[in-house]
Amino acid sequence: MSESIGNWVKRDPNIVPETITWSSEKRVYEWKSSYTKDSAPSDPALEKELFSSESRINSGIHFKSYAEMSVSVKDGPPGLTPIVSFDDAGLDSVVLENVKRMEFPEPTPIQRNALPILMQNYDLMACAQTGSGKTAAFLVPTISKLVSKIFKGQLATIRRRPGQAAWKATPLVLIILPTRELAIQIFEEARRFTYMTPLRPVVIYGGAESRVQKEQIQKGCDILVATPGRLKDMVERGIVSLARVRVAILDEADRMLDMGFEPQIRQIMMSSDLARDEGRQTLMFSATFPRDIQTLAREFLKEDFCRLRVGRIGGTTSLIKQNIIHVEDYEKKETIFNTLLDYPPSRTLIFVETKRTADALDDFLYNKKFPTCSIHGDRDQRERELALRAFKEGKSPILIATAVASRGLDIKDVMHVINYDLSNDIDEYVHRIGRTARAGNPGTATSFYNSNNIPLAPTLTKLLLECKQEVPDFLQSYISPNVTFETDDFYDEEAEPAGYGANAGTGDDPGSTWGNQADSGWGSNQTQGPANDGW
Ligand SMILES: Nc1ncnc2c1ncn2[C@@H]1O[C@H](COP(=O)(O)OP(=O)(O)OP(=O)(O)O)[C@@H](O)[C@H]1O
Repeated sequence: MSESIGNWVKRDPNIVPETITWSSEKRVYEWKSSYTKDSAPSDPALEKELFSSESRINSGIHFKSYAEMSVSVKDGPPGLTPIVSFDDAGLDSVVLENVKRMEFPEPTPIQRNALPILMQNYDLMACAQTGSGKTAAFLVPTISKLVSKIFKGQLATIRRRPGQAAWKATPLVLIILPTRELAIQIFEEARRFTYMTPLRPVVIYGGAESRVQKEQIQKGCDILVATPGRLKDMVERGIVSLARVRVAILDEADRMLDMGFEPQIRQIMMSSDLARDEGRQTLMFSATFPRDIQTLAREFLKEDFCRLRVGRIGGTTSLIKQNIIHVEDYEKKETIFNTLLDYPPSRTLIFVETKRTADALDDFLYNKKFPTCSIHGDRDQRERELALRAFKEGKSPILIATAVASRGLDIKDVMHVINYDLSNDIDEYVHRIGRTARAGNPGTATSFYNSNNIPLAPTLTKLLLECKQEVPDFLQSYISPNVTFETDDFYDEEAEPAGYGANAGTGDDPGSTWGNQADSGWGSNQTQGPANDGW
């Protein structure tokens, strides 16, 4: 009997090694105090690991289409001129060199506009489509500004002296994210842009050994990438002080501030420990921004914060071919089996609603000889890291996931996203399908729709029309005769309340995943904060 099915190749059996190197232990450029900007040596092995084209997404054939998106900037610097090339952005030459190593052909619209805004120290709330380069939009200017100051002797990085007992790390940049996987990914990106600079990035997240993360922090921590629970823990244990933070960044800010995380974020952002002088910059980025969350977010920003929007808030990219097919629950297994065989084997991400379904579907497909693995919040962190690595490395090119993987993950060559269970939250749908078609590459999203998804039908139909996608027969009745594709802007207090999509993701919707709490990274030793709902 064949070990594989269709054209799929059998799963690599070596996905579970004896020991695991935590992602937080990955090597960063080690700057020595004797180095200067001109004398710092390169590290060829690290450079290869960080910048080789296998390790990152190459921009795709549709990259130029980003330029067609409408851009709106409110309350930004007077006379703002978007950059045309990274060379115009006034970046420190070492950071610019790292951008060049990434082989970005040109800045994306969010980068064109965010770079000059952030170089001028504005607080910012920014929204742009999935996969359009928001991470570099906040990391590059932030790292460049600090590196320039350090090279000019205007700012110091503080390190623990050998044998020094009472020492707290004092990061200059704090980046908070809703999930462990996302924190690891942003750390990876920070490793790239800080290459050959004195800034040392560190990542901390729940589920992995605190001791290992503490050791990394104690080697020096200038950029701290963290999930909220582990951050609070490290601050409370006196390992980290936020007193020197110059730039605080909330990525996936809407998720961070939704019902599950608001208290923790409020506690961190409002804590007396966090530097609150006028010099601190606060940035929020996401592809979606429900209006009630925008209102909340304002509390953390300076009064004159800038709003930057590319395309419609909550919109998606037309680079994704969206198929919606009618599948009753009892037909789903047969349909997924056939769907996987209908497409050429390629990296495929399958979203399900519950951990139970994730396990059951993984067993079903694995027994049918498909090369699957799965990730959800009941898996321990070791299993989660191994599953994601096996998927990224192609050892297990079909990954079954709960919403823990819906946001932000940037994985090369994900050609197909399948919503085995559709979420009834349009923002969640946008984030999930956004795992494909990144950086101008094409991709397909197939969603199994049935009567359980009626609450999603109106917004989904409108999204399909907006992206010029085929509307299936069973959704035709949801096409409004007066449909308009208004560009939803950031909420303006004086403007009309709630329009299209305004309620998306508020948790009001009974089927919404927003009522759940994402995997905060609250370690198992946490006694405070949201119970991990098991994402
Ligand atoms: N200017 C650029 N040119 C080419 N590729 C780019 C550019 N900027 C970023 N990228 C690449 O595009 C991919 C997507 O970027 P990123 O992960 O920042 O997207 P995002 O907007 O944060 O998406 P999401 O909302 O899903 O988190 C990354 O692999 C990144 O390296």
